[in-house]
Amino acid sequence: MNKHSIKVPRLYKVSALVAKEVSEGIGSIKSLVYEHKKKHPNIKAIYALVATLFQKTDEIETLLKRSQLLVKEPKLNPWLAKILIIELLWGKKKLPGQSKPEDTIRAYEQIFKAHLSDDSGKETISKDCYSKPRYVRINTILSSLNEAIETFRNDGWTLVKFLDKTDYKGYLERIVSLNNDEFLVDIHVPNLLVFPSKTTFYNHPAYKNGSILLQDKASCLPVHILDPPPGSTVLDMCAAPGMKTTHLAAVMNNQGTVYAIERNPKRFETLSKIVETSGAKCVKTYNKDILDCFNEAFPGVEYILVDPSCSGTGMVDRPEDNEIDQSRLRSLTGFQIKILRHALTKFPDAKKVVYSTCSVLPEENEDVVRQVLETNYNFKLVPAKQFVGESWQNVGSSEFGDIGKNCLYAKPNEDYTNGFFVAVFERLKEGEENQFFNTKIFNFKKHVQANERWKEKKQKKFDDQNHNGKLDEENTDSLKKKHKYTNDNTKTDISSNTDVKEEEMEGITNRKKKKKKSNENIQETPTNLEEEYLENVSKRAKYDHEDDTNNLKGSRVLNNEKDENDGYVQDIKIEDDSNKKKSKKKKRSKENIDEDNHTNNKEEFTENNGFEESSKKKKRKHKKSDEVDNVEDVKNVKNEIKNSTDLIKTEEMKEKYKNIEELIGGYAQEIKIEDDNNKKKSKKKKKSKENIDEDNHANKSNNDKEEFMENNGFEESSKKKTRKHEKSDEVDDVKDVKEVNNEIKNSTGYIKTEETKEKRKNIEELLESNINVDKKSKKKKRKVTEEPGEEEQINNLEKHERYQDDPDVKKKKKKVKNAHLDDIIVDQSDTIELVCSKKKKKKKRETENI
Ligand SMILES: C[S@@+](CC[C@H](N)C(=O)[O-])C[C@H]1O[C@@H](n2cnc3c(N)ncnc32)[C@H](O)[C@@H]1O
Repeated sequence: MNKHSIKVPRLYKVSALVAKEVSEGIGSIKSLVYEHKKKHPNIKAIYALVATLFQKTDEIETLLKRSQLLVKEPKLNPWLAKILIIELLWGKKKLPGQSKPEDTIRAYEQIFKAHLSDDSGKETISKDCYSKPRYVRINTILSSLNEAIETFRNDGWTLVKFLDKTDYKGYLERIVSLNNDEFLVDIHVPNLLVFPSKTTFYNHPAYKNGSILLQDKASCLPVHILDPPPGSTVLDMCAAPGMKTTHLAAVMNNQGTVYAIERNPKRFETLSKIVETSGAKCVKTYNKDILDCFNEAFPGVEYILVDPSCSGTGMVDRPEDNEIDQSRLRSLTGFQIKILRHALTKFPDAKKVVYSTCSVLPEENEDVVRQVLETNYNFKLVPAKQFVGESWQNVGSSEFGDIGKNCLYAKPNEDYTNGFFVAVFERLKEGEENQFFNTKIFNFKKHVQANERWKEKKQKKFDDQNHNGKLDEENTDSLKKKHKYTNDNTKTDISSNTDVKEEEMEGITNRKKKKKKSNENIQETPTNLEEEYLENVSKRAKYDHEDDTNNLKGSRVLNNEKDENDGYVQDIKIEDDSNKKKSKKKKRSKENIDEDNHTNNKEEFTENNGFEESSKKKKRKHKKSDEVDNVEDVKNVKNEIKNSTDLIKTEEMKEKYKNIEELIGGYAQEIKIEDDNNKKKSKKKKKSKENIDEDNHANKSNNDKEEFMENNGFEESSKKKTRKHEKSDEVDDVKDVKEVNNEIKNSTGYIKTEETKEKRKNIEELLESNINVDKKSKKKKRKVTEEPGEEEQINNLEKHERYQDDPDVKKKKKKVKNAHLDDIIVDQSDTIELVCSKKKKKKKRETENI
């Protein structure tokens, strides 16, 4: 059984809740134990656990601090952790359960015991849990490093000189051994001083006048790494409270422009104050949502800092009950991906972008970088280490391969800073490429996009119809359902997850309103497509997550240890899962055709796209035109792929086709093939006419054969010159069959009515009678056949798919497949014409005779 599915015993959960409420002053242990009696009846055991916890508060706090349990295990609920430690170290049961939190706490047993038996007392701080030093950044706009050092010396501090920038280890040791009156200059970040921990400067005049800022070293890394030169144009996407904004201004010598954007009005006030105090004149602050900011209003941006809201799990002093649940994490990562994509796609002059978080969770870091890089063809990830020196130790997780290697981490226990993450992107120069770009996902995006456009059109149509009062009661009801679905669908957008903070929610709602308003006017640019893709992927992630949580098990989740309910949904998983689902549906759809030809394929398709099934049959007429539009979209996607320069006409291409076909449930494919055949036929008709003029004595059978072969991609043979038979009959015959085909094509679904069923049956009969003729003609054909190109072969195989349900064709296909690939090249539509032509001629002759 999956460990992650084993639940923490309720006894511990309720005890943790009671302890938390006691700590918040909600009530006494006794009253709260009784209040929560319904949740767990064993009040005696709960009381004992909570009471022991409060008796042992000092020990527990020391253990947590020394073991760094909550830093290393950021997902652990702090109160539950404390209760479990109590049970493990002082309880009778000794924590026998198998749930993940219990496993985690048990894994620390020896560490806890070692710390408890440590005689050196609470004041001793081992290197393992060394408190981070006090970092002071000199605001070089108002002061200078030398001035600041002089000031501190005058205050009685002693400067320790540590000059070897390559000796990071020696530097860290020196920090640990700083005396209470010593300070030194940091070896990585210029103008940063390091003081012993617990030093306070809040009342220092230099702090009050803005000459120094109390900023953690890790938080200085992003700007140090972005390093915009004086005079440049910089965008600080998430600016408040403004530590990095003012750092930017300082690094730029207060020359150039820093656009500092902050959405939250209160935080914007703080930002404005800090910027003002710092004397950063080159900063322009905006109380805006960054996702509403584009190149037009912020032209010439060359450097971008993306420092979005995050879980804060890297903050050493974070509040202990700052628990990150999965839905919050999902909404954060959704937002982080969106904002990073915005930076990389909306500012054409941007040449360097730094993404940073104070989170230690790979979901918010390496995985965000991965997802963004997979669909970006303008930027590459560059090794962040080069900007801080090779002696820097901590990089991203090896689980993410080269992405991990190129990213940078600061870690509390090793770098004596807050936990922090930095990734650096640079615009691709000519001939360079983003090695993490993933064509499969990029192409998948196009499908999602077509799908979304179709849904939007449907929604618009519904709105229009509703607005015009055209709907009768019945339709209104069923469409209401759909409408409801679409609204729910919007709700499930990752960015609008219920757990998004209020201020984030506000921004999202405003954006959505605006987006809805301007939706119809928006021209589709590549960047819009990118954004759309992100939204669509998010939606799909959510559909899949909600529809079929169990499927997560089979997904390619990078962190294998993750709980399936973690909701850590990957793009690729979405693709896999939806493929699986679609092919299942496709299969079902085919079965349904056999069972009941009135079952509408379109319905299946609609269902596949998330619309409710009920009462659709009544409204088929409303759907038909949309459906055709959608088919057009999918056709376009396929054509785009076909025409794209990276088209590889081999297995990869087949794979692409397969993916899309599976995704669309094979529906659009049918129409596309028919369409292709029609194109061919009109070509053929044209050629036939030309030939009639050329040579009225050409031989018909030879001509048919040649025509057929030409249309199937064979080289024009010299036999064309010796054509002898008459063409006019053939033209008529072709026309007849074409009409039948066209009628089928024009019928708004595939085999939807008895009529079309009948037509198909006729064609099948014709096909059947053709098989014998075909066998003969094939023998002849083989003699003059040249092996077709791979693309042609695939095309022809595709054509075959159209008749895959026909038993005779199946039989035939199997037979010829085994023989030789040449044999597969049989275009059924052409052979139908051949048979029609013969039959008609025969009939004509008979009539004449009569
Ligand atoms: C991690 S903090 C930034 C810290 C800041 N860079 C600094 O160093 O002082 C993230 C900030 O982004 C803001 N924010 C979140 N979403 C935003 C959006 N869509 N547009 C602009 N600001 C946003 C939050 O209100 C928050 O103040």
